[in-house]
Amino acid sequence: MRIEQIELRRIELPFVAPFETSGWREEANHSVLVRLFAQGAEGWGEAPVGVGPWYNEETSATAWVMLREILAPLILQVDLDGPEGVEAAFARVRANRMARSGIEFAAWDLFGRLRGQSLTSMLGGTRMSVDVGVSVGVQSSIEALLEVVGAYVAAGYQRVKLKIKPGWDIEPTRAIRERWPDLRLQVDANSIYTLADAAHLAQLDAFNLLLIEQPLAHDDIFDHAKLQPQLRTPICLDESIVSPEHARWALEMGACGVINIKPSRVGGLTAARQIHDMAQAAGVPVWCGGMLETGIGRAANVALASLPNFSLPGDISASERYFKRDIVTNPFRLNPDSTLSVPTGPGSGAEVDMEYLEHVTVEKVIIG
Ligand SMILES: CSCC[C@@H](NC(=O)CCC(=O)O)C(=O)O
Ligand SMILES: [Mg+2]
Repeated sequence: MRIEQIELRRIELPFVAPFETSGWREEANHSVLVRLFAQGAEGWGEAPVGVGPWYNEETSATAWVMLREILAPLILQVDLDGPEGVEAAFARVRANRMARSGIEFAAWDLFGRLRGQSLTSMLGGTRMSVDVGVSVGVQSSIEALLEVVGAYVAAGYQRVKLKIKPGWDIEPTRAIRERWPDLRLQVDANSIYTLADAAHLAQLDAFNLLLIEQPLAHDDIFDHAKLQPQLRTPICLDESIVSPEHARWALEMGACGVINIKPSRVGGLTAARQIHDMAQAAGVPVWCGGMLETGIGRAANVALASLPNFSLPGDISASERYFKRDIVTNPFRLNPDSTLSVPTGPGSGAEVDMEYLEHVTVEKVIIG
């Protein structure tokens, strides 16, 4: 099947509150959205890039150019038998995986809608609902942190992730653990530490954490393998795992005990499923990370998280955690058991709110 036309949109959708990591701050969703048209149907995908190259090398500007100049023209030339064909079509494209994933997600959605098949069933999902948690940014004080976490726990979240950095790590984590002794708790450093901090990080072992996410460099696996034996708590890799090959290296080197799979980080759902399968074969649990996506990217994450080895709660919070109003007419809501329900309609199940999307679109182009 040939894609007949492609619509790209850059959006600006403000968050209900700024989101601060160990190294930068996000105020709004700056994703590039992809809409594919074929045989009277359409599929939507989200490249969840930020405004700066702080999480990975991509930005909304790089993804916009890459999609408009290279990826969209390329995929219009390809005969697709199914969504897995997109990964193969982009095999010679280096990096730029979030941009690539925008088209790849849209192809999965498009084929699902054409076939009348849900994304979860196309991927091999086995769950009707997926365990989720909430990621909490760096706060101005421990009192503020207790208030923010208290509100999320009251809202029903049963797993909390804290962003940490030097000077905001041991004490905030201790405060949350002491206030909620049984809460499922984990931390994410976004690559701010070095091997020299091993003894400092080992203090986190006292707090019965599920995992310590990406303590070392964003493109490192080797030093994480040297750090893991110095910690009792499992290391979880996020930024370091950009492909199935990286996952194999990490698993063979014992660099992590858990993997955070973000389909956008690895170029799409095809690679994400491969990593899921490799980790499952190695007896390593995975969970679905988040990039502050709109309901379009969120639907892809929820479908992926329905696969059997996603055994830890994901960073796939309800839409209202991020946006006052989402760009879909069916935003995800948190179930009382800290889960999101997996859409069962054709494709991703996301229904785009075109009127509001128009309102938050800062740039649009049609290709083909
Ligand atoms: C801009 S922060 C995005 C990357 C970060 N994501 C989260 O912390 C989860 C954000 C979300 O709830 O989508 C991570 O490193 O895991
Ligand atoms: Mg992370």
